[in-house]
Amino acid sequence: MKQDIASRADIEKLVDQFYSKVRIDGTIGYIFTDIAALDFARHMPTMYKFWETTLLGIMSYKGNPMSVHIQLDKKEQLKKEHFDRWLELWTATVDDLFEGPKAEEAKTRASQIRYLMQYKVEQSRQLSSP
Ligand code: HEM
Repeated sequence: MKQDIASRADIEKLVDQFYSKVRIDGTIGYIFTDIAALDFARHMPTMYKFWETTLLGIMSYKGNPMSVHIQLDKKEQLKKEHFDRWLELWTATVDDLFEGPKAEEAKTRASQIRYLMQYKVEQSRQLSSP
């Protein structure tokens, strides 16, 4: 029986496993490793905080993911296929590790944020095009 997401340790496990897939992924990996050239040691704590804030209500994340991805889109256009793949990897990772109401919430929240993000990115692209 799988357990539900209940602690910071669970969040770290989830995010670590998700990123181990993302980094080597054929569709989106290069955006993290080459375009953003992320220092993962610095990025991971931000992601732990984001998900602990979103799922566990521990308000440790302070940031604006929408503006971060709007900026990223200016370096490399974020397409529907990128968002699809991101969500596919997230959903698969959640299902691999956890089961329960919080696990369901992790998937639905990600999907909601994804659509909002895609909308904001596209809107900003249109507004800034000549
Ligand atoms: C096309 C799909 C996506 C790609 C390629 C992508 C890529 C990235 C990259 C490269 C960064 C680091 C930016 C930087 O610090 O320079 C980042 C940050 C982040 N991403 Fe995404 N992302 C995607 C979708 C999502 C979605 C759907 C969510 C949420 C459900 C999300 C949540 C975050 C958060 C919270 C950060 C940290 C923002 C901050 O620094 O405060 N991303 N993403």
